[in-house]
Amino acid sequence: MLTNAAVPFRVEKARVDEEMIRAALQSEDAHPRDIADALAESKARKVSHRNPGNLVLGCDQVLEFEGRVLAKPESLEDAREQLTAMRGKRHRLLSAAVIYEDAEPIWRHVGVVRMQLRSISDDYLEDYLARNWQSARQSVGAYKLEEEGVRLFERVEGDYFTVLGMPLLEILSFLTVRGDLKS
Ligand SMILES: Nc1nc2c(ncn2[C@@H]2O[C@H](COP(=O)(O)OP(=O)(O)OP(=O)(O)O)[C@@H](O)[C@H]2O)c(=O)[nH]1
Repeated sequence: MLTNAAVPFRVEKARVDEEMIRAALQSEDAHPRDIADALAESKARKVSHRNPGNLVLGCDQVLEFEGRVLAKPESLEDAREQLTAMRGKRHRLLSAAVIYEDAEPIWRHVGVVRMQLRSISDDYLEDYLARNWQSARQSVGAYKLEEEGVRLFERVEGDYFTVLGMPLLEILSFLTVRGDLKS
């Protein structure tokens, strides 16, 4: 997404224990928004300590369905189960972004999108997974909106980029206002 926007960046793995952070927050009944924000912040903070003088962007996305935060389906069977449970209903994608500079948080945003799944048939679901599992397995909802996953939806209320994984427009606005990006 940043490459397509001609924004120069390099990727550095944060290597934080996301499962531990997520489990700890879920045990305290944290709100999905706070879970996404905490995960994004943990990555940005860790990488920022190693990169003084740089802006560090940490991101994370969670899927909320009927009050639960779902993790990425591990197998095609998990994806079938998850999409079967969610069809005909609404779920939310929450994409958090946190920017650090010199080990201090200087900006944060959580984008929220409401997704209304069609009541897809078992037949179509099987066809969809057979065609798309290898790609869709990278996504928390087992779909990619920019691919065939769009056919699963009746309505998408919110920002396209937030579905893809980060609140890109808000990130670009912040960097532009600060003068890091020309406009
Ligand atoms: N391309 C695309 N990616 C999507 C879509 N929906 C969700 N995702 C991706 O699904 C991922 C959310 O799953 P996560 O469990 O956070 O996995 P991850 O981001 O691969 O890795 P970590 O967050 O570092 O664990 C995000 O990276 C999103 O970019 C979509 O419609 N299109």
